[in-house]
Amino acid sequence: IAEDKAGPISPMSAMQRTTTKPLTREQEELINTLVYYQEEFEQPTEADIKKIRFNFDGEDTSDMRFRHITEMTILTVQLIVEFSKQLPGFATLQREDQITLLKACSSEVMMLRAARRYDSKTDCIVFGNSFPYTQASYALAGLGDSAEVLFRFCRSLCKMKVDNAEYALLAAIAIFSERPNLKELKKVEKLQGIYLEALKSYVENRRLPRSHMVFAKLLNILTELRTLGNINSEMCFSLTFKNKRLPPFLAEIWDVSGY
Ligand SMILES: Cc1nc(-c2ccccc2Cl)n(NC(=O)c2ccc3c(c2C)OCCO3)c1C(C)C
Repeated sequence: IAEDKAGPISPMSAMQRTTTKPLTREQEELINTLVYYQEEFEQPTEADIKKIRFNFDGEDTSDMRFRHITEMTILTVQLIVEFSKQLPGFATLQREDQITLLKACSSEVMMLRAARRYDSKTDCIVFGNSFPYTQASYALAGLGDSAEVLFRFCRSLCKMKVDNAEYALLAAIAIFSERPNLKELKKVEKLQGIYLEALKSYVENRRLPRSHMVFAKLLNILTELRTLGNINSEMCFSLTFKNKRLPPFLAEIWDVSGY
């Protein structure tokens, strides 16, 4: 049967016709700024790492491992705070809300950073080019079962080939998230929306041929981060019973009472 010129409008052809909106100039600049500061505050300085460099060649106790992790985490959380302060929009928030956001997001962004530092060849997390952490060495520090969850998270992000821009945008979206007791919730949500839009445009313009549901999978990471952050809080709380004390800086930022 001779089809008319236009031919049938099949759903597929309609789908293919949806053009991808290019990144706007503002979105490109926003992403470049985030990637710049992500690099800027990626690693602690050599001097800082030297201060906590432990020679485990002596006896390698669980407490020494635990202390190394806490020291490295303090340095990394401080870098997360510096990164957050440079995020466009962060300075427009009241000081009180800035603190609320930093306290709540720090453990979540820590997990993202661990995933970024994960090396699939050696199955290790290498924070600050210092001690590579295997699941086993995490267990040695007394973080056993949560280490399994962390390494599973790292491997899944590694498989998704999350790139620098996506890491930086995910961190910004996690930072500008709705949290309890925010004074200017609407303002934070509006900022988050800008970063979400930028991530959506970036993902749609990045992978050709478009791999399936990438934006949805990246949003799913944000949900996972909430869960991981909550397990971290539970872990902090349980440490008090295992007479493993958190340094005051972490006890304060993660609201572990009785520090
Ligand atoms: C000092 C310190 N530093 C960390 C940490 C270390 C590496 C990445 C992220 C975090 Cl938050 N943690 N948290 C974990 O190591 C931790 C806690 C719970 C988790 C988890 C990690 C990495 O991983 C996912 C499941 O739940 C701690 C304390 C609280 C021990």
